[in-house]
Amino acid sequence: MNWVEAIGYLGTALTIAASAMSTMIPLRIVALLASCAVITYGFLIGSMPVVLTELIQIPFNAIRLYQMIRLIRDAERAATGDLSFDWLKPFGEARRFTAGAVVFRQGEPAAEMLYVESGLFRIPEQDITVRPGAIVGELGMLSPGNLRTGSLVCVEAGQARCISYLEVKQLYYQNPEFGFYLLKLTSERLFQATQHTGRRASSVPAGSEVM
Ligand SMILES: Nc1ncnc2c1ncn2[C@@H]1O[C@@H]2COP(=O)(O)O[C@H]2[C@H]1O
Repeated sequence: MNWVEAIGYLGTALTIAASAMSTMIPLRIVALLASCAVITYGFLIGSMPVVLTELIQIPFNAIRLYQMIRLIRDAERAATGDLSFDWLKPFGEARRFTAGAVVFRQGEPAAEMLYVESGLFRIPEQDITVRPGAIVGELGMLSPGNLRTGSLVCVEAGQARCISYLEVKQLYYQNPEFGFYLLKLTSERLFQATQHTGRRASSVPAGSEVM
């Protein structure tokens, strides 16, 4: 085997390794290295179809790699900061709601979470006002039977970005770091809910039944 063939085999090995990987960032990096090796091989053997195929793939892999790195960086910032979910903006679809609209009801099947971009919403059961920048509807992804743990009502007309649980799960599985931070943020929300229930129970006079 001469050194030109060695470069070709290196490209093959890296391409196979990238196909076998499941985590997005190492996959994209190895795919980029594979493209470099195969392009070099293509030039050395004078095969333009080989060079072109890899040249076209490089921008796709580079853009996806950049998106994933940015997502994780922003997710880390969100988890250590003020529960801001701004980094979810590129995902899902924007939907407008008018004042008085019931977005979803407690006990309904849940399939998406919402990132509030404008307007004002309320969760009547928790007596919580949901403002722009907040995320709501993520607990339905984890609740038994995927049912809503509360209702969401639009108080002032606004817009929310609706992100399907399928999309959230894809991000979760593709990025262990993203999954960890989603878990952390959801836990914080659940702890808040537990504290709220605790406060309500302690404010009920002894002998009363807590619903
Ligand atoms: N303590 C809380 N603080 C903020 N939001 C909450 C709280 N409890 C429930 N929610 C939200 O209310 C939503 C009702 O629908 P989900 O169960 O899908 O997801 C729930 C949470 O997003």
